[in-house]
Amino acid sequence: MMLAELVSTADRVGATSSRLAKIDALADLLSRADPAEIPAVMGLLLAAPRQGRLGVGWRGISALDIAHADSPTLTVGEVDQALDALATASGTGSAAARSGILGDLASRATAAEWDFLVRAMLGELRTGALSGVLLDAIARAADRPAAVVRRAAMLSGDLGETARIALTGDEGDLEAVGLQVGRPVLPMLAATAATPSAALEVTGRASVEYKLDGARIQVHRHGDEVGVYTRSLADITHRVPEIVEIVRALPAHDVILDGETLSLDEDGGPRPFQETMSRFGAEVSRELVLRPWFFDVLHVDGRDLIDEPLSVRLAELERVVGDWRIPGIVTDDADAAEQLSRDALAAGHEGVVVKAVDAPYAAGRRGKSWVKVKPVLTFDLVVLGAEWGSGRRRGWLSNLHLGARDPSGEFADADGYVMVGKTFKGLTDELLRWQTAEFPEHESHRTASTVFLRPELVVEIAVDGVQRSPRYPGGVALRFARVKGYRQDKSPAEADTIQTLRSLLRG
Ligand SMILES: Nc1ncnc2c1ncn2[C@@H]1O[C@H](COP(=O)(O)OP(=O)(O)OP(=O)(O)O)[C@@H](O)[C@H]1O
Repeated sequence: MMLAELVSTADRVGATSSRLAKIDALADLLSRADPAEIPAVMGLLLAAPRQGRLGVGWRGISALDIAHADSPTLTVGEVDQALDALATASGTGSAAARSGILGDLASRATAAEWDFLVRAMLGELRTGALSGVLLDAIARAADRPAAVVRRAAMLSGDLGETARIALTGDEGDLEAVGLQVGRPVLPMLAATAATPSAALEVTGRASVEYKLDGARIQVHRHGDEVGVYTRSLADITHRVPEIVEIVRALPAHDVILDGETLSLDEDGGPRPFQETMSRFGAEVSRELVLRPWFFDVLHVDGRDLIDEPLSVRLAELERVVGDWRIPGIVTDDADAAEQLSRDALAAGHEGVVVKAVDAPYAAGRRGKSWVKVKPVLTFDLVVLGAEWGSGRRRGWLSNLHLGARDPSGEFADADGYVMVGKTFKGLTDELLRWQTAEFPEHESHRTASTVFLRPELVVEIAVDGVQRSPRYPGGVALRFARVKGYRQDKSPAEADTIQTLRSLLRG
């Protein structure tokens, strides 16, 4: 397939706000692709699989001064190969190899194709909204029920592979996509409630568990082989040898576990989230010992458990992980749930998660079966810009412009971001230094006072609440916002939405 065909479809999808028109255009594109090209087509549309591994930054791209081709000749397959070569270039001479590959692509692409490729390479395509639309497009092109396609995508964690199976596989192949030890699945997510009692009203009888403020981990074990994955399915096995050792000692040959990891201080209290995350970053800043707390089990020794009710999974969890289980109780009593929440907070944890005991494990879904309750409200927002500081902060990028996601396109264009406030509170010198060095890599344009960023960085903000505000386009602003830290485990597509913020407005 020609790249130009894909680019013009992507343009049409970007230009319409009609979900149906998007699905039509994408389904049409997928049905025209050669079976062997489908993963490459999906990879380009989603831009996600290689994102962050390309080693391409805005500076490298804007430094290229190359005349583009007048007419399209590039195929999707050629571009896919070039991006693979970029992702795998490493070691001495890799910078030169990279700019060679980029220069070659830039000269063979037309201006419109290059514009698309740059956005794909920098991860600017709005993949969050697109993946839902693409699921429906795959279902349409393959003439299969959307629910079957969605299940296969969640369990394989791979939309490109799901598209290939749906469009080229035999009858029953999609249904046969199941859990596989060693292949991470998208984690189940939680809705929010104001109090444990309100959460219990939603779930009915529930497992009420401590909510630890660490990092989500999914652990796969097959004999001595152990894999540890983050919330976004990145493989962090080699960074957490102490967790691998613990899992190897568990009484199960094959197992998939879901949990949280965190490190504790000398008194047994939790260390801040940012310290836990420092174990996963490019530079390991400090040697902290992590430990896991498991709260779910998806598979044990040949038996898939995701469709079993939580009560069955918890019994298996108890048997397999013993003391590595997260503290919690099963109850339908509001007082008992409130007491557990007080205990969790007293021990320095974030709150509780209340989980319906009769619910299956809904991979990749934020449903009502899991409900989190945190007394300190926090939102994960996207940094849209930063103002230069004054006084002691002179020379540093400081006051952040914060945006919530708008998947419905009610206040921004579809899956754009709506500004909800600004803050410089909570920024440590270390964060100021980091921002000032990092932000230019994400810059879209600047004025004398402000550097505006492409929506690529997610920051966690604590607030005292939200209030109505005519100043901001979403009609809502943050109250007393302060920075907790950057959420490097989250992509902008996972940021909180303007609809969530508005739902918290009183009256
Ligand atoms: N007992 C628990 N059960 C489930 N998740 C837990 C538990 N303890 C801590 N967590 C963490 O809380 C998160 C649940 O909230 P949610 O699904 O909304 O994810 P999130 O968007 O990362 O939320 P948050 O920023 O509040 O942690 C999980 O992703 C997990 O990392």
